[in-house]
Amino acid sequence: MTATTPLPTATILGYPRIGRRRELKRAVESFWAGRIDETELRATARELRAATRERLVALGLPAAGGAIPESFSFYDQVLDATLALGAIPARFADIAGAGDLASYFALARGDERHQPLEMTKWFDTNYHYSVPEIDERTPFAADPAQLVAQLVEARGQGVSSRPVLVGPVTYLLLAKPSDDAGRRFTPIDRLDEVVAVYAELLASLAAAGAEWVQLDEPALVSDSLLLSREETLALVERAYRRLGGGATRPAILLAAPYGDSAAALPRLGALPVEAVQADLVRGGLPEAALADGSLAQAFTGTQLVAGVVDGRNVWRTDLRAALERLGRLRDAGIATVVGTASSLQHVPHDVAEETRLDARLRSWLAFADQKVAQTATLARGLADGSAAIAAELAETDAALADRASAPGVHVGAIRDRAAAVGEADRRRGEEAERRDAQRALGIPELATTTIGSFPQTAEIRRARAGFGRGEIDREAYDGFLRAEIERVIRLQEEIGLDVLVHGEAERNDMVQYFAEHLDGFAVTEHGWVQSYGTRATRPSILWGDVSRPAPITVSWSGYAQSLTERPVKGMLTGPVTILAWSFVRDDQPLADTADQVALALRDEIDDLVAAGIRIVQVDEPALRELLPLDAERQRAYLDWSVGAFRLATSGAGPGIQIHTHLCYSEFGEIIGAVDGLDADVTSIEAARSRMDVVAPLGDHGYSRGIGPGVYDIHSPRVPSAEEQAELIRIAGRRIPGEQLWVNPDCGLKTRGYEEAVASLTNLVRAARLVRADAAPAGAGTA
Ligand code: MET
Ligand SMILES: [Zn+2]
Repeated sequence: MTATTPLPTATILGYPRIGRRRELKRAVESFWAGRIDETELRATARELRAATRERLVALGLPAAGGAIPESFSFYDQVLDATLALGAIPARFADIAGAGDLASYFALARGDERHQPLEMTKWFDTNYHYSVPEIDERTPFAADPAQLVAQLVEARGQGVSSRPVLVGPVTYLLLAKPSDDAGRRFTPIDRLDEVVAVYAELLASLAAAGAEWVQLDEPALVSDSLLLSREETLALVERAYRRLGGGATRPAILLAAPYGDSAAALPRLGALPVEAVQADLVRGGLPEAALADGSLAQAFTGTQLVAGVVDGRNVWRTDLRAALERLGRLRDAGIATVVGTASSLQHVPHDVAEETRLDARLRSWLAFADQKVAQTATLARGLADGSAAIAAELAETDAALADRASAPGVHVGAIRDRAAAVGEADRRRGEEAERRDAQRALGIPELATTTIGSFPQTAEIRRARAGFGRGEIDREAYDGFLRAEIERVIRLQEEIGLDVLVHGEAERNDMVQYFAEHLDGFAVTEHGWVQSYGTRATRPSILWGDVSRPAPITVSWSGYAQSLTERPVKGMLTGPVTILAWSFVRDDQPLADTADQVALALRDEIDDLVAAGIRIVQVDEPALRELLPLDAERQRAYLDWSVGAFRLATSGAGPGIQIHTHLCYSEFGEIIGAVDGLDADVTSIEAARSRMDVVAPLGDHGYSRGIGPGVYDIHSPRVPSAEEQAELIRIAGRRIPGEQLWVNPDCGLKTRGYEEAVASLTNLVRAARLVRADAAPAGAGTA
C-alpha cells in the first residue's frame, strides 16, 4: 500500500442524503413520473452532494485527508454495493450493465418485466435495504464508476473525500440465496470471490486518488444474521487480511456501527487496516484490554474512530462525558479520531429548521448538522484540551441541566403510578375463562376482518391538511370523518366482513397520531428521516413523562360501533411500536418509558370498553425491529416489551377480546414473545411468504387465535378467492380451524378503493369456500 496520511481528528460515518427539503425525493419521483430526465436527476444529485460536502466543511470537518464520507445514494447503499460488485441477479440479466438510472430503479422497485428485489430492515433501524440475491452462478465484476465519479467530483470542489461501501462480509450476510440457488447454498460461501472484487474496487479507487475508503461491517455486532458474532469476526479477519494486503489501495476505515464490538476490538485493531470504528453509544470499550495495554498494542499503527456521537437519536451529546472517554483512549496511547456511532442518515438534517418547536426543547436537541459540529468540537477539545472548548462545554452543561429539571420531564404522579405497577397488572384471566366469556361476541369460525386502515384517499388527505392549516374548522372536520366512518362501516357490511373497523381516516400515521394526543411528545416540521428509497418518516420526539390528557380514539371507535350490530375493533398502536418509531428519551431505561405509554393505552382501552367496544386491537408491528442485535440483550428486551404490552391490555375483562397485529417476515425468531403477549387473536403478515409462519406456530403449539394474512397488500394486484382460499387451507393444515382468522397482511391505507374492495370481496368468498370444505363433515359453522 502507498503511504497514507492519517485520518483527520474528526469524521462522521455518513450524512442524510434526502436533502434538507427532501429535494432528492422530489427529483427521483419526478424522474419516475417522466417529468424530468436522467440528466436532470443526476444534476440535482450532484448539487445535493456538493452542498453536503460544503456544509460538512463549514461545520468543521477537514476538507483534506478523507474526513468527508461519500454516503450519497439514489435509493439504497446496499443496492449501490450490488451494482459496484456487478452482482446483478439472473432475473435482471436483460438490464445488467445498462448503467442507466431506469435500470437501477428497476432493481429497487421492479417494472413491467421484473419483480423488485425484496426489501427488509437494516439492522435494528427503520431503514430498509434492497436484499441482494446471490447463487452459485451470480456474476461478480468490479464496477467502480460511481465511486470514482463522486471522488473526482469532490476533488473538483477541493475536497478529498472518503468513498463508503458496505463491506464484503456484511454484504453477503445480508444477501439471500436466489431462487436458482442449490438447497445447501448460502451467499457467504462466495466470500473469497467477492473479496477479490472488493480488492479490484479498492485498486481503482487508489488509482483515482482516493486516500481513504470506508467499509461498513455492522454484521460484526449482530447475532441475528446467519452467523454468530464470533463466526462473523473470523470471516472479517479472513477478508481484511486479504484486502489489507492489496498492493495499491487507499487506507481502509473498517466500521462496526449499530452495536457492541468491544469484545472484537483487539482483534479488529490487529488487522492490516489503517482505522477501525467502534460504536461507543450502543456499545462499550474492552475495559480490561484498555487497562492492561493490550488494546493499545493491537492498535499500534491503527487509528480508532471512537463513535461517541449518537447517530440514531436526536439528543445533544454530553460533551464532557464524551471528552472524558476520548481522553482515556488517547491516554492509553491509542491514536483516537472523534466519530459518530453510526451514519447520521437516521436523524434529520438540522434542528435550526424547527422554528415552531418549543425553544427550550430545541436547545436539548441535535440533528445531523449539530452532531457534525459536536464531533468537530470534541476533536478540538481532545487536541487542545478542554479549555479550548470551554464555551461549548458550558453551553452543553447548561442545556443538560435544564433538560433534567424542566417541567414535564419528571412528573411525580406519572412516576408514582408506574412505580405501583405489580405483576398482577400484567396478567389477564385464564385462557379458557376468556374463551367462554368471548363466545358472547358471536364470532364464527374463520372469521373475516381487516387490519384497521382503509385507503387514505386524496380527499382524506386534503381534509386533514385543510384542518391542519386552519382552513376547515373542528366541527366540519369531525363531520367529514364521521361521514367517512359511516361509509367504511356500510362498505364492510356489504362485503360481508365479520369484525369491522372504523378505517383510521383520522390518522396521518399510526404513531404520530398518538404522539400528537399524548403529553410528553413533540412533533417536528422538517424532521424527515429516510425509511426506504424516496419514503421518509417524521418520527416524533418523546422527551418527557407520558400521559394521556384525554381519550384519543374513543369518539371515532364508539361512533363506528353505534352504527352497526357487528363488533367493531378499537384500534391502538402498542407501546413498543410507539417507541420504535419515535426518537425516545435517553435519560432512563426504555422499559420505564414503555410502561408509561402502556398505562396511557390501558386507560384508553378502559374508555373504549365503556363506550361499547368489545374487541380492541393493539398493533405491535415493530416488536421484532427493536430486538437487540446481540443475544445477551435480547432476553431483557423481550421481557420488558412483552411486559409493556401486557400492562396496556390486562385491564380488559375476560369478555373483551384483545387482538394484536405484527407485520414483518422473521417472525419465527420471536414466536415465544408473541405467545407471551397473550393476545386472544394475533394477525401477522404471511401472504407473500405463502404462510411460512404457520409451521413454526404449529410447532410451538400456539393455542389462541391467529390470522395469517391471505392478501398481500403491498401490491395493487387483486388476489382471487381461490388463491386466498388456498392460503387458508395451507394454514389449516397446521392450525385448527377454530383458531384461524382470515385477514389481509396489513392495513389498506396505501391501497386504492377499487382494488381493496375487490380483494376483500374475494377474501370473504375465500373464507366461505373453506368453510364449505368442512361442511359435509358436519362442522356446522356458518
Ligand atoms: C404497519 S401495521 C399497520 C396497522 C394499522 N392498524 C393499519 O391497519 O394500518
Ligand atoms: Zn401491519
